[in-house]
Amino acid sequence: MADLGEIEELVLVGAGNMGGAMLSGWVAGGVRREAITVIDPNPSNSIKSLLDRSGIRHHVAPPDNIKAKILVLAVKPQVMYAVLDTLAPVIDENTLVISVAAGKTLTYFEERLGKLAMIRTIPNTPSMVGRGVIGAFANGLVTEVGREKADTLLSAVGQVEWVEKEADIDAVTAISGSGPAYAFYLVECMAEAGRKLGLDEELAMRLARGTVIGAGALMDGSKDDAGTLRKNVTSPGGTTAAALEQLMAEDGLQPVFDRALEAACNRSRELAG
Ligand SMILES: NC(=O)C1=CN([C@@H]2O[C@H](COP(=O)(O)OP(=O)(O)OC[C@H]3O[C@@H](n4cnc5c(N)ncnc54)[C@H](OP(=O)(O)O)[C@@H]3O)[C@@H](O)[C@H]2O)C=CC1
Ligand SMILES: O=C(O)[C@@H]1CCC=N1
Repeated sequence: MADLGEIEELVLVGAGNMGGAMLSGWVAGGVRREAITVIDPNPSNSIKSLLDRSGIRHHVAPPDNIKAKILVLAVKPQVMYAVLDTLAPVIDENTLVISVAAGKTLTYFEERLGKLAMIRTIPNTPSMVGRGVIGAFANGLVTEVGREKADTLLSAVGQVEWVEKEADIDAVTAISGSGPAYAFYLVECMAEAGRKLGLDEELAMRLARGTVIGAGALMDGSKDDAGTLRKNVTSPGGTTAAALEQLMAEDGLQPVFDRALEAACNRSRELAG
C-alpha cells in the first residue's frame, strides 16, 4: 500500500460535500499540504477554514503553473462538461484522473480529456467521517502503482471496493452511493410511526436515530450476517415478530428496494451523457 505522505501534485477540483470529505481525510491521513492544490470558485466556510488552517493552495480556476500527477474531479455531473474544458493547464499525459461523479463514464472523460489513466469511483457521504464505502473501476492505462496510490487516497475516507466491469459502478451507486439516504429515510419513518403511537416527536426521533446508529455499530463489530442479527432480535411470538410480519407481508420491502435501486441505477446511466 502506498503512503499518503508520498503523494505529490494532487489536484482536487470541487471541494463540496465529497471533495471536502476527501480533502479532510487526506489532511488527517498525512498528505503533505504542499502536495495538494484545490480548485473551487466558491468553497464553503468550513472548507475555507480547513484550507486556511492547513495552508493548502487554493485557486478559483485551474492555474498554469501546476501539472497534476493525480487529478480528482468532484464537481456535480451537471457542471462537469464546462469544468473539463478548463482543465488543460493542469493535465499532461502522465496525469491520473479520478472521478467521483455519479454517472459520468470513462468514455465521457476520454472524449474530453484524451486517453489518460482514469479511475471512476462512487463514494458516499459517510466518507465525511472516514466511514465511506467507495466503489472504483480503473481503465487499462492505470498502472499497478497508480491503482495503489488511488486505493490509498480513497481508503483515507473509507472502505474501497474495486469492480471488474465499469457498468457495475451504476449498481454500486444505487446501493452504497445513494444508500445512506435510504438509512436516513428509515430513521424518519420509524420516528414518524413512533410519533403516531403517541410519543413526543423529539423523543421518537432520538429513539429512531439511536437505534439505527446502534444497529450499525453492532453489525460493525459482529461476524454474524444481517439476517442472523435480525433473528437475534426476534423472539418467537414476540413484538419484533409482530412488526416483521407487517414489514414482510406478501413480498415485504424487497420489491420496493428492487424498484428503488433500479431507478437509481437507471438514473446513473442517464447521467452518463
Ligand atoms: N453527495 C453525495 O452523496 C455523493 C456525490 N457524488 C458525486 O460527487 C460530486 C460532487 O457532489 P457533491 O460534493 O455532493 O456536490 P457539491 O455541490 O457539494 O460540491 C461540488 C463543489 O464543486 C464546486 N464547483 C462548481 N463549479 C466548479 C468549478 N468550475 N471548478 C471547481 N469547482 C466547482 C461547487 O461550488 P458551488 O457550490 O459554488 O457550485 C462545490 O463546492 C458529484 O459529481 C456527485 O455525483 C458521488 C457520490 C455521493
Ligand atoms: O444523488 C446523487 O446523484 C449523488 C450520487 C450518489 C449520491 N448522491
